[in-house]
Amino acid sequence: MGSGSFGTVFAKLLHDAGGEVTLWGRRAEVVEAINTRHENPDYLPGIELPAGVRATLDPAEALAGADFVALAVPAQTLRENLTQWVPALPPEAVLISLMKGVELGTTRRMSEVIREVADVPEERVAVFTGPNFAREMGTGQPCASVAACVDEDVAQRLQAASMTPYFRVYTSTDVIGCELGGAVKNIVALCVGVVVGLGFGDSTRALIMTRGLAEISRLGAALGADEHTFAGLAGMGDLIATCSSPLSRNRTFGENLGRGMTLEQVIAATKQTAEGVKSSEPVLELARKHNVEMPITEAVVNVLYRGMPIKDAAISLISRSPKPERYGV
Ligand SMILES: NC(=O)C1=CN([C@@H]2O[C@H](COP(=O)(O)OP(=O)(O)OC[C@H]3O[C@@H](n4cnc5c(N)ncnc54)[C@H](O)[C@@H]3O)[C@@H](O)[C@H]2O)C=CC1
Ligand SMILES: O=C(CO)COP(=O)(O)O
Repeated sequence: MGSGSFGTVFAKLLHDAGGEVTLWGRRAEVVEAINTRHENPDYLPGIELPAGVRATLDPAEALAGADFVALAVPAQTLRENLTQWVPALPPEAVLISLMKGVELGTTRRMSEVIREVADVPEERVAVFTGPNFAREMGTGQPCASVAACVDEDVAQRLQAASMTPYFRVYTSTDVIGCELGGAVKNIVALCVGVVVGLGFGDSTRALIMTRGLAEISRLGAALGADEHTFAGLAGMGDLIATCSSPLSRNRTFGENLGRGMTLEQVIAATKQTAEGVKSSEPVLELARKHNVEMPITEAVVNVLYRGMPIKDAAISLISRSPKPERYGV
């Protein structure tokens, strides 16, 4: 459900893994291009989609008879979209979140929004997350991800439905950790982008990534995640990919800010979803609720929403009081 970059490539993955897939899209020209040209020219130009991946504008048609319903709309529109789709959801379907965001206003993770809106038990909600750039997956590059569900059997079913010769899937029952890894690395990538845009090198980048992982782990521990998750694909793996790649929309967003563009200019230049921008405030709110310090997230929020000059935010980070490295973890 959602035919942007990731929804489209996930449909291809499920098809390549042997599934029968119908993709819902909201724009007629995208649906038409997928069905006739086997390409999504707006989001994945140049990537050939299998003829078996069919797209439709009708959510009920896409949902009819589905064993798995994968949700790939922007995190902040999920509640509104899913509310409309609930009457057409097959009663036994597993709902999969592909989204890496936290809801503004409620601080809910995507799986929490799904459970609340669709009124389903946690055994029917899974998360699929890892270092997976749509364009790289779309060209069949070797990648891996994590299929997480509190019910190990459901995680294994999703694993079986998404493994291909080029794509490996691991299971996990740590839904909270997997979701936090995916959502918070976007905020760290915004900060890394700023650092790159300012012209700093790999030492500074490694500093932000490593301390970013420390704050993801602190929040995870407070929310009941398994800290081992953050050393895996959904944690460190995705953090490395997103903070290193020019393909990342979040890193690119930060880089444009670091180069001196105004926030309005960067927003206007960003054509795809950079989840960290809107998720930074609810993540910080979540951290405050649980007495967790997240200085990088706080610096990002200060720059994006509180008018703090980048230079002041950088000084606030580097001049924090001296601490042991393991502080708070
Ligand atoms: N692109 C990637 O490489 C990856 C993306 N993700 C996650 O997947 C989720 C979706 O992102 P992408 O597909 O990359 O974004 P995208 O920007 O490429 O596509 C977003 C899609 O949502 C649609 N959309 C926008 N507003 C909408 C609304 N109000 N109602 C319904 N549909 C709406 C757009 O038309 C588009 O089809 C995000 O949470 C992202 O973090 C996860 C892994 C990798
Ligand atoms: O989640 C991603 C890679 O795993 C994609 O990152 P961006 O949303 O920053 O492009």
